[in-house]
Formats: sequence, structure tokens, C-alpha cells
Amino acid sequence: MEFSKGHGTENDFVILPDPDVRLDLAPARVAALCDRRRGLGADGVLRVARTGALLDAGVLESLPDGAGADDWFMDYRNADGSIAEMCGNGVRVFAHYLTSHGLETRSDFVVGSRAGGKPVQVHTSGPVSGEVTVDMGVVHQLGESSATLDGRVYPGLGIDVGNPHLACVDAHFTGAALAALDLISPGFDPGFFPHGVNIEFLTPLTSGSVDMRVYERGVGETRSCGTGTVAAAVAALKYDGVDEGTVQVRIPGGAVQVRVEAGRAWLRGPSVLVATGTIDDDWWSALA
Ligand SMILES: N[C@@H](CCC[C@H](N)C(=O)O)C(=O)O
Repeated sequence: MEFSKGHGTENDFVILPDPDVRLDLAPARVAALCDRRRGLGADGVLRVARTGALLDAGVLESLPDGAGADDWFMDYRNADGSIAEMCGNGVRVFAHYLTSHGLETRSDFVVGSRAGGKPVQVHTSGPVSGEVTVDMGVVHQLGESSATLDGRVYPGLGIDVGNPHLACVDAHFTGAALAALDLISPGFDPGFFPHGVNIEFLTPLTSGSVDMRVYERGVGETRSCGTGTVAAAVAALKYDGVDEGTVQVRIPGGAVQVRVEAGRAWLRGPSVLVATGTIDDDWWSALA
């Protein structure tokens, strides 16, 4: 069973090409694969198949808005095996993988996700490094909520980028204060976020940039979260009293650019393909 490994600003993924949708991605299997001691290790899994093939196999129930049966679909799973609607870093890595492996010859195409079709523009696609912009679509502001961490309450803005986020801007944060945070299991209001939430902690905007850390639903702390950077950019702009602009979001794994305009967002950033290899069939089968 073939795999590739890649990351977008150090948010890392095992990529599983599965054109005929033969793989059973049971949560226990995904969790073992993503485990950094038992398996290959990753924040998530990206299954590569066409949308129509996933529909025929019963993995998807209906065509997502904005995606056709012939479009590639990023079937994303979190490291704990749960399914999430969308992954911004994942879409960049997915588009880079498709183009660098010759599965897609266009530089502008649509990647399907459970949050709808996401148009991508592949700026560069080498065997190792790529650069991709993702049209993340409409960003919905859900209102105010708060996170708790280490006995403190952090007010934040609920944001839906296809998946749920709580972006907490705090005037007391500097890059150094953020780096010193003990980011373990922040609390949130389950009434506000009944399906769980990804939580971002960030500085206010300074010269067009923010620093951010993230605790992801279904994973834990990651070194970057693409949808989280979009939520952070929207929250930082709102904190400054504006609703449009371009923000550089610095995360522990690097930096990305987010453009927010007319209620929509575009995410631009790097992708790195690290390895390809073979997963032992006996190991995989024994996990069922
Ligand atoms: N790392 C991703 C987001 C992955 C999904 C998230 N953990 C969730 O459960 O919603 C990104 O780059 O956006």
C-alpha cells in the first residue's frame, strides 16, 4: 500500500492514493497510522480519490457544493480517526501532491472537501516544494465565546471556515508570551460548539502580522492549522475594527498569508513533500 508524507508549515499528513476507494479508513487504523510511535506519525490523513469514486463507494452521501464527480476530493481524517469537514494546509499539500505526481496537469482546479469545492491555484510544484493558494470561500462569524486555559478566560470570536474555530486575540500576548503558553486541552463552551472546536490564541495585528498557536479538535496542539490561520486573520482584523485586509500569520511551523475580502478568504502558503513509501499490508490488515 503506497503512501506519501508531506506537510504545510509543519502540519503533517500521510497521503494515501486510493483511486478505487478500496481502503477501509476505520478510526482505529487512522489513529495507528498517525501515531508517532506505533505508526508513521502525522496530524492527519489525506485520502486521494475522485469525488465520484467516493460517492460510488458510499464514503460520501452526496456531491459537495462546488465540486463535480470528476474533481479530486481530499478525504481528510484527524489523527484520532475523526472526520473533519475541511483542512486548509491539507488542501495545499493535496494540490501539490496531485500536480507533482502528474495526476493533475492544470495549475487551477477544484479540490473537493466536505465543506465544498475549494478552487486552488498552484503557483509552483516541484518534487519537494510547492506554493499554493486556496480559495477558502465564505467565512461565517458565529459571535463571541471564550476559551479557558491554565485558569484564565480568553474571550474569542467563533468562526466557521467550513469547520469550527474559536480565535482568541489577547492584547497581552507577544510572540514570546504566546510561545510560553502551556497549551494543553483548552476549555470551551460545548453549547456554543456542539461538535467541538479548533482554538487559536493570537497576538493583535502588528505591521500586518500576527503570531498564533492552535489546539486542534481531534489532534491536539499542531504547528499550524490553515483554517485556523483564516479564523485568526478574520478575528485580528475585527479586533482592529476592520473586516478586510491581508494578514501574515506566523505559526510555530512557518508563516502563511491570508487575504480577507467581501466576507471570503484566500490562504496562500507552502507545501513540502517529504517521502513516498510502502505501508506493510500485514500491519494494516491486523489493525481491522
Ligand atoms: N489542520 C487543518 C484542520 C484540520 C481539521 C481540524 N482538526 C478539525 O477537526 O476541524 C487545517 O490546516 O485547516
